[in-house]
Amino acid sequence: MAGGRILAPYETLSVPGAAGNRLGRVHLCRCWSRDTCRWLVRAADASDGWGTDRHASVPTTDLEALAVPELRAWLARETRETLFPTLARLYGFAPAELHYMDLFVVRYTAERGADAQRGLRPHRDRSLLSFNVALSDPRAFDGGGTQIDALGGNAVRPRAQGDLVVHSGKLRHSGAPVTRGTRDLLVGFVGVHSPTVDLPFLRSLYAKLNVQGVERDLAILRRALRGGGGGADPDAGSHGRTGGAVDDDDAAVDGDGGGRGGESASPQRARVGLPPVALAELHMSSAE
Ligand SMILES: O=C(O)CCC(=O)C(=O)O
Ligand SMILES: [Fe+2]
Repeated sequence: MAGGRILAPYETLSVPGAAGNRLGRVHLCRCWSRDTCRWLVRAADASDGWGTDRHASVPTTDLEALAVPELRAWLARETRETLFPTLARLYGFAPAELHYMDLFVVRYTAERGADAQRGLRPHRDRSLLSFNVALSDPRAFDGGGTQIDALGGNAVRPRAQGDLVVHSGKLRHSGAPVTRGTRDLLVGFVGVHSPTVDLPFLRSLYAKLNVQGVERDLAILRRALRGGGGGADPDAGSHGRTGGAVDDDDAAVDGDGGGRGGESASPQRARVGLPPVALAELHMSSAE
């Protein structure tokens, strides 16, 4: 399909110690207009699909984005033409090697309420790559941002509404608490099926457990890429293929619900199904 656009980052942060490993880079890009974000939030607000039970181990107040009829075709096209080509370029994969493990709208708010959530505790996502698009104007809230342990310091906060933040989901991170207002995000968990990725390792418990420590992050990033500078890590090697977790195959996109890959070694499966049609669409490459 014609008309694809690959976004160029306006800022790139590198995890100290990740050396040449591209998974250690966190990128911020301009992505969508303010009007587009407002439209997305309006459509999400009008949906009755909001819940708190889609991610068992690290729950968020969220909504499965592809289940909203008005959003589905548009998101599929943006994914095919912009998001996947951009992620693929930034991390050295082909767009066709990427697939969604989940795509959802999250709402953090400083207000009190039954389902209100101010932030998200530290975790690793199930996905090798994760992104979020800021659907709220940064002036509409205080606090917030994506706090990545290995970067230290402040949370990553994009400049403007509609900006995209991309990082490896295997870097332990949290959603910094919102102290005023509301912060809406579109979050994507993106799996990668590539000969250059060590999927059995990524499915192992070693790569999934919510253990704190930048060394663990670095070891996971090294082992995640075949020949990516990690082959000689004895610690990762001793754990790498033992967890098995064969039943947690991220290839089965319609069956990998449950947590973000936190402490739960047996996420509740098949609760977050993406419709097969959408998957077929999203697997399509832009025929470069
Ligand atoms: O709040 C953020 O910026 C991060 C969200 C996140 O990590 C997640 O939804 O898994
Ligand atoms: Fe996350």
